[in-house]
Amino acid sequence: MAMPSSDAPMESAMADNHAPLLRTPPVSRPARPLYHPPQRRDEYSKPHGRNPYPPLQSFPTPPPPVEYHRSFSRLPYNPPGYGARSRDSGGPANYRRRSGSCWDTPEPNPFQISDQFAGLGLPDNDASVGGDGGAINFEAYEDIPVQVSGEDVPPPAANFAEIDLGSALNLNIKRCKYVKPTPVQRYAIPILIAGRDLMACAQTGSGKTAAFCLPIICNIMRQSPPPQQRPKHGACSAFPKALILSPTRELAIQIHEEAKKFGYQTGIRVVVLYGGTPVHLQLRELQRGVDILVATPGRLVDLMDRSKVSLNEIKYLTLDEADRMLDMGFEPQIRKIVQQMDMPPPGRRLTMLFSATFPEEIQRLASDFLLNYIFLAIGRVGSSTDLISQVVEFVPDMEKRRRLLDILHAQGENGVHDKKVLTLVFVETKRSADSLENWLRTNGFCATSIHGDRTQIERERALKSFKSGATPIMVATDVAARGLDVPHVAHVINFDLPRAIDDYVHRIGRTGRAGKPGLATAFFSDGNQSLAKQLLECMQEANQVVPDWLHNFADMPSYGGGRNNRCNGQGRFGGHDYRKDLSAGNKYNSSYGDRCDNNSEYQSYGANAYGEGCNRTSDSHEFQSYGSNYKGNDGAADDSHFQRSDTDAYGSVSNETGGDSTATVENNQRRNASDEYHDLQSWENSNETINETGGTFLSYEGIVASGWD
Ligand SMILES: Nc1ncnc2c1ncn2[C@@H]1O[C@H](COP(=O)(O)OP(=O)(O)OP(=O)(O)O)[C@@H](O)[C@H]1O
Repeated sequence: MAMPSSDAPMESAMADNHAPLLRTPPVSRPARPLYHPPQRRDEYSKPHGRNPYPPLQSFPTPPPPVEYHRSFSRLPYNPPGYGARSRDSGGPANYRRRSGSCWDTPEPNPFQISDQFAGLGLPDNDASVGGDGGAINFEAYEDIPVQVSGEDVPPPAANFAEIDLGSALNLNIKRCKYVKPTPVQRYAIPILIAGRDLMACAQTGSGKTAAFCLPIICNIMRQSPPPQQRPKHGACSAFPKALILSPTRELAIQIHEEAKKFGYQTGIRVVVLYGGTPVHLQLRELQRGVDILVATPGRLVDLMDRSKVSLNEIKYLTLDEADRMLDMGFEPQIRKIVQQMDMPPPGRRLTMLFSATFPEEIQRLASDFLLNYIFLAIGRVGSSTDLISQVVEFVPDMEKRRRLLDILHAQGENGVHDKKVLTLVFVETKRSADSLENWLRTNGFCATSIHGDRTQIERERALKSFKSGATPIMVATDVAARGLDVPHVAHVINFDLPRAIDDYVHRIGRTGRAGKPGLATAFFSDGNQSLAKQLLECMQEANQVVPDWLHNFADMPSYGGGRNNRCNGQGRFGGHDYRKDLSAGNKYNSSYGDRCDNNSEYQSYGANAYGEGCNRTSDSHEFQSYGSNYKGNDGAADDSHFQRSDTDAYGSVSNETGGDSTATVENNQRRNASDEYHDLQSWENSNETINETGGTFLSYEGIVASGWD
């Protein structure tokens, strides 16, 4: 007879001790949540019909309603529209589901403004110095000319209610304190909601971001149920519905912030990708699901090459600052993203291009991406807004610093209208930016700088410090010229003028935003003669006082044109619909305009802006002659003229994760030339600049530092 082992009683005793535990069904780890595209989320939300939970009195005390967990246990976040419904019925709309059964942190409220203007003493509603206060001076837009062309153009909306964006979006619009749509929003949103491709040109600071974000979010929320079978995606982990491309990291961050506001509590997830930051953090965000992807081209191409992002499900494509995105250097990257990967072709996606400037040549390139599009021009295209007082002073290069000090001292203590102001100073090179920042600090001014040689953390810190008013002077290269919306910038100083007038328009557009007044001062020196005519026209168009000496410069024989001379005979800076020239019958004319008959308005553009002797032929000739036979007065090679002013920004197509580097050589050639040509500070700076690139192509690190990835 087998004796029980001596261990047996012990086992039995242990079993007894743990009996209650063993009888409890094992708690299985919740399944990892799957990401479902927005159009499928209805399948998960429908059975519930409504949110069964009572209103929450206060956040953040998340109730743990078991049913709610189960309902959405397969979703990484609330489905689009769910947030709105749950709020309507009082549910926990600002909580998102993450994996398993845990409550995610509440969806951060993007309306909580972190940057306080503590140091400025500016009342929020002080329009006189550029305070936003949420109120926009719409009178400033009343007489604005509008040009719309294309077939069957949907009519503009008078107000947001007319557009019917849905309750969630309307609430967010209210939270943004937008009372009325701006002109570009009135026209663009109905066009995009109607599913038409759009090329839109509207003045700086006129609300283009909302003009593309709102319809994208609205359309995603309205999307009809998908086909039964999802396509096979291989190893890709993210399948955004919408892609918004931006030329700079800071602009991408800003668009991301704005899109999050518009999409708050709609369940739409917005993710941003840009270079200069660890890629794994961005990958983690992607894995949590993405509906709208905001990206700079370099980082996006890198992640696409690594199969981390698929564009297969893109339904909405936006190029913000589209002329820049399709400009020299960027075009190959954009073509790769839009045409050579897995993005659906035009017709199966909605494409929208936005900028304040749209040269005709760029329009031609852009039309490859569009199908039967509508062209929209708000304001005198490519011109600055009349809200910006433009002052141009003749200041020899060696005098610039002294003059800058005079201006800063004058506005220093009392600011403008007895208020301190934010001042943005543009220079041409990164070295100049560093050097001027240091010099300002030495002279007792609180200044920071932003340019492509600073690390991304430094750049973001500088911008934040500037926005908050802690550092009220920021010296910048053209990396800050486009798109950045800092409401309290009251003064833009072009310490170095750019070589292209459209860059000037974008730079001064950092002030005078959203209907508020602003001041732009430019230091004009002998080296800027080639810009004189365009600058004069730009100022005249905006009803500015033009000094006599600028007329004299403008009348001087030209250096042979260049990319700053974009007169095309059909409207300044190529901002008219170039298809009109191709169509003798004017079939693209639409029949309405805002306070203007479309045709007559269009004609009046000609009266105001067509340069004498400047016709389409000469324009295309000019365009082709960029970089040809030009010698600046410093003897720089003709490439220097070809080069854009934002030298720190070119060569941006690669990034630290080993992304694509197409076009860098070409860009670097331009960059070197530009650095050499465009050092306006002093011998000291000139030497620094030349040393910077050593007369050879940029290093990989230089490209990484560029900031255009
Ligand atoms: N309907 C509106 N009512 C009030 N403010 C608005 C409205 N639309 C936009 N704004 C505000 O106007 C400012 C400028 O908007 P935004 O940055 O979109 O301009 P933009 O046209 O893209 O400028 P840029 O050409 O410089 O990129 C922002 O602060 C934005 O919040």
